[in-house]
Amino acid sequence: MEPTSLTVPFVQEIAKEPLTGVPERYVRPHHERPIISTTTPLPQVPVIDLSKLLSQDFEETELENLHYACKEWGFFQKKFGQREGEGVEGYGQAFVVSEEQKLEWADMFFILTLPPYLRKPYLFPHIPLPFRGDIETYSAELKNLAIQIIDLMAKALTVDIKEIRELFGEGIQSMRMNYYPPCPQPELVMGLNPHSDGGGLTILLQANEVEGLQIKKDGSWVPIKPLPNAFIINLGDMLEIMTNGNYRSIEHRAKVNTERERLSIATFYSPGKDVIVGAAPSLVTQKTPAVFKTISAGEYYSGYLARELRGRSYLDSLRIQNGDKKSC
Ligand SMILES: O=C(O)CCC(=O)C(=O)O
Ligand SMILES: [Fe+2]
Repeated sequence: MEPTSLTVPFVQEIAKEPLTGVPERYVRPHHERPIISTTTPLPQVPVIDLSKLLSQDFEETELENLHYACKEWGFFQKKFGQREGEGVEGYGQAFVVSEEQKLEWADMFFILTLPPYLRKPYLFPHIPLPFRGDIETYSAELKNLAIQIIDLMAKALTVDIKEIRELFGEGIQSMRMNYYPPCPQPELVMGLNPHSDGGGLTILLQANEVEGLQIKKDGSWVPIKPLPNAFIINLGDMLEIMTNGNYRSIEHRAKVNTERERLSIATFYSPGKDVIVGAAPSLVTQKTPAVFKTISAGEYYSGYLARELRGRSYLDSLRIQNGDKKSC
């Protein structure tokens, strides 16, 4: 498929213009709290307006309310914002675990896409068209692509494809759309802190082709230039566990710049929450003992999200010391 055939009106729309005159109470805590520890005050991150977009998809009866609500950031918060007790899904920020934490110079819209019965009823069905349809098509295509890539990895390790497929179970897919506004002092902030993805395979689209992604290679940060019509494939922690450390999950981060906003869309394909994840049985031998403890995928995701992003430290906490054949 052609990655550029993806239309991202939603993300582009939200990125376009800051909302002016937003009542103080609707400015998300992210913007109220200090983002960096510096004595130089920085302007706020622009607040993003989704109101125009939302008005496309509403019944006439709702329009009156909408007319009023749309003027205010609070409407979007209510409709798509992350909700207490509902995890990271929705619009907001991931990995905010304490008031003191240094926050990232980015907003995101995170949504579980497949299987459909796991979608949040207050979220997915309300995404305006045509964007909702685009997500449907895109997520189906990307699930197929992810499975093909994972099958090829299994083949490369001479592991029966079925072994790895079983470890994914039904497989869940989620998407994270990242919006990084320009920052007047980019050297003082981080768009996304260094981390490895917690799931299986990530297919990343650098949506507006602005540079910012960096990966850690041999101890140094290497920029990954966006290429037109190209995806970036990142391996997540789950695949490192399943392949018994033969494939490493990659540490990466996102930088921001002064001039241009940046948009990226990460699509994660991961084992379902109930799956017990461990190394594919045929990769564990006397000579190659298990490198990681087994863990339920659900438990791993909860632990992963409950921490600030910090390199590959969460995966490392599962390492079996004696079996550590590939120490970092
Ligand atoms: O914005 C990027 O290029 C990276 C995004 C990312 O690493 C993520 O969403 O997990
Ligand atoms: Fe990532």
